[in-house]
Amino acid sequence: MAGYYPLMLDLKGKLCVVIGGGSVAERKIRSLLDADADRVRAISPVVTEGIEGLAAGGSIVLERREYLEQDLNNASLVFAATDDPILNHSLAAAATAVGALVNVADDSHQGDFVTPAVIRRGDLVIALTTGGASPALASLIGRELQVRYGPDYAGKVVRLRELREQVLKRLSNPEERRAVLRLAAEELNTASSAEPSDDGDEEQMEEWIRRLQAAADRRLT
Ligand SMILES: C[C@@]1(CC(=O)O)c2cc3[nH]c(cc4nc(cc5[nH]c(cc(n2)[C@H]1CCC(=O)O)[C@@](C)(CC(=O)O)[C@@H]5CCC(=O)O)C(CC(=O)O)=C4CCC(=O)O)c(CCC(=O)O)c3CC(=O)O
Ligand SMILES: NC(=O)C1=CN([C@@H]2O[C@H](COP(=O)(O)OP(=O)(O)OC[C@H]3O[C@@H](n4cnc5c(N)ncnc54)[C@H](O)[C@@H]3O)[C@@H](O)[C@H]2O)C=CC1
Repeated sequence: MAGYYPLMLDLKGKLCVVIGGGSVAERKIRSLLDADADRVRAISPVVTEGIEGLAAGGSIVLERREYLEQDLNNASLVFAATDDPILNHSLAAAATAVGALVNVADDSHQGDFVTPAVIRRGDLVIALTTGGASPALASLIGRELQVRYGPDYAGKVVRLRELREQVLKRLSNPEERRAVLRLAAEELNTASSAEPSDDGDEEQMEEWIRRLQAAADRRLT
């Protein structure tokens, strides 16, 4: 067991190399693309139809052959996802030697990181792990969170971002700012939130800020 440090990586411009082409490799590739990774390279003599499609569509670069040592040059992230445990093991060492972080599909202890179950709602990203204790439980809890935090959360987060930009510009008292932003988050986090529905409608935004300020003043006094 490792005490994993969770973080959210921006993968734009970073080379991600996936060795292997089975269903596990495909899942890792799809999760990279979901995160807008724009330099994904897969290496495997045999690949799933899904991986083939992603390569044909230009989303990834596919090398249909066995792994070669130079494949890891310049990589930031490496995924060892072959069905050959000895190769996966040596990939962990090779990745470390070139300064890349590595995920080892068949033995997480050999790698630097594990991949979490992920729920995406626009800018809201929820990632969770059991640290390898039970991938099935991670998946199950992920499904529960998908129900609790439905697709409407993408829009809610957009509105909160717009509100926050305005509030940071206009309210100079940090205590009031924090109270307003917390109240707005509380409001939108309820199922039947009455947030402004019309994106970019200035009057509605004004009205919302006024209402939040009044509620914040009541809370602060
Ligand atoms: C350690 C880790 C390393 C890593 O891959 O980073 C790892 C390792 C292994 N998984 C195995 C099996 C399964 N993996 C899944 C599913 C997922 N596995 C994922 C992550 C991880 N899997 C990392 C930590 C996970 C954590 O604990 O939090 C998820 C969350 C994310 C993703 O991969 O995208 C994704 C769910 C995505 C979603 O649904 O949202 C299912 C469920 C299913 O298929 O229905 C099963 C079958 C049921 C079961 O075994 O529980 C095996 C045994 C293989 C064998 O039997 O030989 C190993 C190898 C080992 O244990 O050493
Ligand atoms: N981490 C996870 O979530 C899970 C991990 N696993 C483990 O992950 C591994 C892979 O599982 P699957 O994708 O189901 O296997 P698979 O048998 O479907 O695919 C293996 C892939 O490895 C490729 N490969 C083999 N030798 C290679 C080489 N020298 N160079 C490049 N590619 C090579 C093959 O071409 C094939 O595409 C297994 O060891 C399995 O135990 C299994 C389930 C879940």
